[in-house]
Amino acid sequence: MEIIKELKNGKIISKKIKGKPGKVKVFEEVLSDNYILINNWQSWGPTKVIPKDFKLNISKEFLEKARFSPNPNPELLLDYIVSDYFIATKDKLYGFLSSKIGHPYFLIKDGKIEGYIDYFEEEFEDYIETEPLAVLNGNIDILLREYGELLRDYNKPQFKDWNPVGWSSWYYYFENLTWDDVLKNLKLAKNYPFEVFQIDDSWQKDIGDWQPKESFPSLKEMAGTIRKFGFVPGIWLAPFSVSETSSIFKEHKDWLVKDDAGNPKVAYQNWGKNIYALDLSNPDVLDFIETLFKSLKDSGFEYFKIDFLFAGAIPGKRYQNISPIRAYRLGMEKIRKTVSDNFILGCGAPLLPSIGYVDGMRIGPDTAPYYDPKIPDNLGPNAYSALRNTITRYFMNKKLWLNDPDCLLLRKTETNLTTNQKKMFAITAGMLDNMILVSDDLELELDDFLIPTALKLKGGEYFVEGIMDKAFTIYTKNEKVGEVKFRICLETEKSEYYPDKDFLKGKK
Ligand SMILES: OC[C@@]12C[C@@H]1[C@H](O)[C@H](O)[C@@H](O)[C@H]2O
Repeated sequence: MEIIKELKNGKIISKKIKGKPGKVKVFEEVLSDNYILINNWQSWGPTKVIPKDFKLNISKEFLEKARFSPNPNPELLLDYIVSDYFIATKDKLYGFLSSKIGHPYFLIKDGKIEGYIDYFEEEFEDYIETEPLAVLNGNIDILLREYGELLRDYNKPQFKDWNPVGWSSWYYYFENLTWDDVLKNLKLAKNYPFEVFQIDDSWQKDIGDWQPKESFPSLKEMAGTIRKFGFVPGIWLAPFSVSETSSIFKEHKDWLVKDDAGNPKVAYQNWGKNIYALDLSNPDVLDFIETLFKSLKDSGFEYFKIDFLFAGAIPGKRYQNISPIRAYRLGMEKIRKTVSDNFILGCGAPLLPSIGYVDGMRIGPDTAPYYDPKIPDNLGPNAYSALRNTITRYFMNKKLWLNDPDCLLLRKTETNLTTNQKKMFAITAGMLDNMILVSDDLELELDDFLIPTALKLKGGEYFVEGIMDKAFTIYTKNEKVGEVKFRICLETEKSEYYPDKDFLKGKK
């Protein structure tokens, strides 16, 4: 039985289901255009325009390492164009409004757009309503903003209005960060308008063993030192991930998501290891998560970058027979409740299932000290694809969470980024009122004039025109700079930034 709610320019459809639905087909329509805007389920995946006959070129070898990072059903990527949560053409947008139990996605098949919701192995004794699907008609630039408003109004997320500015270690030091590097950058960070100082991946004993390695001081001393320098102490961890060499893996295989044979299931490969996933439907695991975040909070940390979150949502056998999405949300709810008054930045996160549990969200792949439009979109690092997602997912900002476009890399050495590429990134992130984090050795010479440039552009209204075109036009209006327009072509790296007195003219 279909439930339909009429909108002025479309409708919202859902239906009642029960039993063991598995993958439910909920929508089908002939694809009426040659170009589509597709979206990936998680932070690092692309939101981008492709021709309808685009070949994703996903190889079995890539999936062997990435596993569930690109999709909870990665095998689909070998045969279809897949778009998670929403898909669009220049005058239509099809967007699911939630992913609370099922995983909603679209396939392009035989010239049609087909909408599905995967409920995996979960069984429903009583009728449930399916994740609602909005079908909207109009100009895609306006429709994206409208879709963001529908997502906000349906999910009603609460998140902090603190829009952080700060420093993060990863994109210069990577896993080689030492405590001396931390102390050196803390002293230098006082010359910048940073509020948060975040230690990234490097400090921990192992993935799953969240105590400091020998060369780092205690958590209490780490956080206390950062606080002593006047910054909000931030820390990175991958709370749902367990490496094959960790003590958790040795002592608590019962805490892990299993395959059909009852063995721990590899969620992805990274750090040169197999990484497994915590079963968040298991009450003992939720107790572990609570204890972990309570100890980090009690040590003095107040900003948590929680990463590789997709691991918590991989399909597999769990303690309770619930969908991986429902299990994931149990884990996110636990973290949110444990550190409710602190800032949570989601990363490597399934987007719709995370709504309401994070304050900030990484909305693109890792940036990098290179910018290359020709590198294939395989969720890997690239300043080009990080900037592209910053624009194509702009509509989520301050509706679902604060968009984190990833860090500004401003060093003049040890980088292939040109000043123009850094400028495009900084101006775009500022105009779209995104989080602004810098990741450099602050002892190096930086194009740091771009920090005040980005901060001056923050805080206003904004709009992006030309989402389906080769060049984007970003409009911003705030008290500091008035009305400005930034026309940017990512492929040619041509951009024009000028005052524009027609700001919002003719815009809804
Ligand atoms: O491991 C730290 C690291 C690489 C992994 C992830 O790609 C995340 O998006 C980055 O910002 C880093 O935190």
